[in-house]
Amino acid sequence: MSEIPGLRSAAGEQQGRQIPPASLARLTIYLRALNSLLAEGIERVSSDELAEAAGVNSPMLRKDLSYLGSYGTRGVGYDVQYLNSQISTALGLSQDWRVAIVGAGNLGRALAGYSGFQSRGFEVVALFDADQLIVGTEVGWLRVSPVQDLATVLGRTRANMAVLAVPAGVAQSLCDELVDAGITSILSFAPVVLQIPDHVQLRKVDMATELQILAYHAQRAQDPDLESGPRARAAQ
Ligand SMILES: NC(=O)c1ccc[n+]([C@@H]2O[C@H](COP(=O)([O-])OP(=O)(O)OC[C@H]3O[C@@H](n4cnc5c(N)ncnc54)[C@H](O)[C@@H]3O)[C@@H](O)[C@H]2O)c1
Repeated sequence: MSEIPGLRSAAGEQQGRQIPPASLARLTIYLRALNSLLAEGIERVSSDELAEAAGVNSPMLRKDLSYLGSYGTRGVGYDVQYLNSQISTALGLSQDWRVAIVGAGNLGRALAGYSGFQSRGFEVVALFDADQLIVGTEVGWLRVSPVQDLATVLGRTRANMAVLAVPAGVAQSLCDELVDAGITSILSFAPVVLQIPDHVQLRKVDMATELQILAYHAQRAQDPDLESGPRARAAQ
């Protein structure tokens, strides 16, 4: 499975520099903060203000933005509109992302009905299911298509990204069908390891894993003995 290794930075194009995954994740947070500033009509923002809005510290923000070749101007800060378009371009959001969701159960329907994707550059253009009782039903303005028509509907709707919200047992074969139909960006919620060719980007969302990591940290925070490990000792 290929993890997204980070994006090639605009400024570092010649050197082939990649934006590290952690910085990449924070860029999406800066983008959300910048969108809020734009909505409020704010044209300039200092690195301190933007860092605070994004919940990070200023040196980290400046380091992240340096991957885009964006250094702001001392005493003037960043041009909100310009920085917004720089980050959007680096994240590939200047192109239209047309998302197909496979699986119109609890998760698929909730995702299809979520209004927040559109404002962030992702339009849900198709929703599929195999269950005859679900096919033909509507979620917002979308009608659920039969999964047998996957390739045809993907072509007609010009979908270029797909979300798998199906049971684990059918995820691989549907993933293969998506790849055969030309989809190269897939987000999977199915709790299973998927095999994909090298040219396909696959991301997995696993809330259970996230909760387990959270539980690990919560347990350490509650137990002073665990907290007096190497990290705590190093700080002494
Ligand atoms: N990653 C996470 O954090 C997370 C959270 C919740 C659920 N999930 C996973 O997401 C998936 C969906 O969860 P859900 O709660 O929506 O389940 P669900 O049972 O409500 O929905 C699954 C849908 O997939 C459809 N389906 C089954 N076979 C299909 C096929 N061959 N082609 C097309 N559609 C098909 C079913 O008819 C059903 O409508 C599951 O694999 C679940 O384990 C992951």
